[in-house]
Amino acid sequence: MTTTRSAATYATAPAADLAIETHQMTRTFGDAVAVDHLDLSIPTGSIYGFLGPNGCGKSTSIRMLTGLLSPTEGDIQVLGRQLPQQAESLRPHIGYMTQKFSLYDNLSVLENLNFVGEIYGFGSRRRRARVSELIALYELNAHKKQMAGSLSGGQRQRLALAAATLHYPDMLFLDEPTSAVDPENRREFWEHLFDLSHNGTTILVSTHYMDEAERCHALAILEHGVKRADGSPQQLMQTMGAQVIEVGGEDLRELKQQLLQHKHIVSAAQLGTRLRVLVDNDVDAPLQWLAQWTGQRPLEQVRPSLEDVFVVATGGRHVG
Ligand SMILES: Nc1ncnc2c1ncn2[C@@H]1O[C@H](COP(=O)(O)OP(=O)(O)OP(=O)(O)O)[C@@H](O)[C@H]1O
Repeated sequence: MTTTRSAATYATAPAADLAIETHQMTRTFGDAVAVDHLDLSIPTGSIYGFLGPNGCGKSTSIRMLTGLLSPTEGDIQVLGRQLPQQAESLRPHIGYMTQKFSLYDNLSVLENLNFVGEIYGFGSRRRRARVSELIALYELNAHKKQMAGSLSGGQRQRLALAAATLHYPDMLFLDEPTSAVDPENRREFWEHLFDLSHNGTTILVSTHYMDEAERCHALAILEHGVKRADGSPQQLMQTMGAQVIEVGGEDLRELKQQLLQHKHIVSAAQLGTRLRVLVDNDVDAPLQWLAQWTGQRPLEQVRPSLEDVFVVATGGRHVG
């Protein structure tokens, strides 16, 4: 199967405008390489995504970028600080929302936020004002006396975001922030992220959802700790090394197996009544070429999606 590396480059900002810059960032655990020589250049104020399957190194990368975990090799600069050496001075400037809900289930919304305010050394007046502001902003007013453990998934995410941003961090790390929320709450959550970005906060978000990755200004596709491609979603879709053809008709399961035998077919995946086929760029006229194998079936060349980019970048191994 053909593996094409789509390598749109994104690093156009001068170094001073980069919130994150890494060179060959690597982390091993014993013999296993979790993050493999990762180069990142993330402009200040942007929303940058790590897209990849479970175990591809997203959380390990974030832990190194927050200064919580030391790299085995490589250079890391976050907000102008060298990590892990200057992790202590970085801490007040970053917010971190981990995969697991990290607040106290048996404290109310109000108590949780007050507690976080105390940790950050807010005096009582300033704390009260900031907590009220966040409760209004994240629409938690009706729930402020409710125990965090009894909130819905969407409310918990909003509370976690309020807590992670209480101290006005310049940089926000979100590790799979919406894996427990429905699409509507995810959309609302992202509106809040765009507000934060608009106000200058740089956001790094890890996800395995394509729709979430598509909202990022730019993203890196990770596989086995390696960056397979990076760029804005548009750049990635335009420079993808394959062409997308949808095939209709009967017996698509059988057709899929036949098509996958051809070396120029990167992947074939069924979407309802159509088969979405990725043909590599070595084929000049993909419709005519594919028609040889598909006979009289309707064929249509369509625009690539981010999922197609992901499939091509990872050699088609994650979608069957
Ligand atoms: N403390 C550790 N000790 C040993 N191996 C680890 C450790 N932390 C992570 N790994 C391994 O490193 C690899 C990358 O893990 P990581 O958690 O960064 O992936 P991920 O992309 O965030 O996946 P997930 O979404 O499932 O958390 C995995 O193979 C994982 O088992």
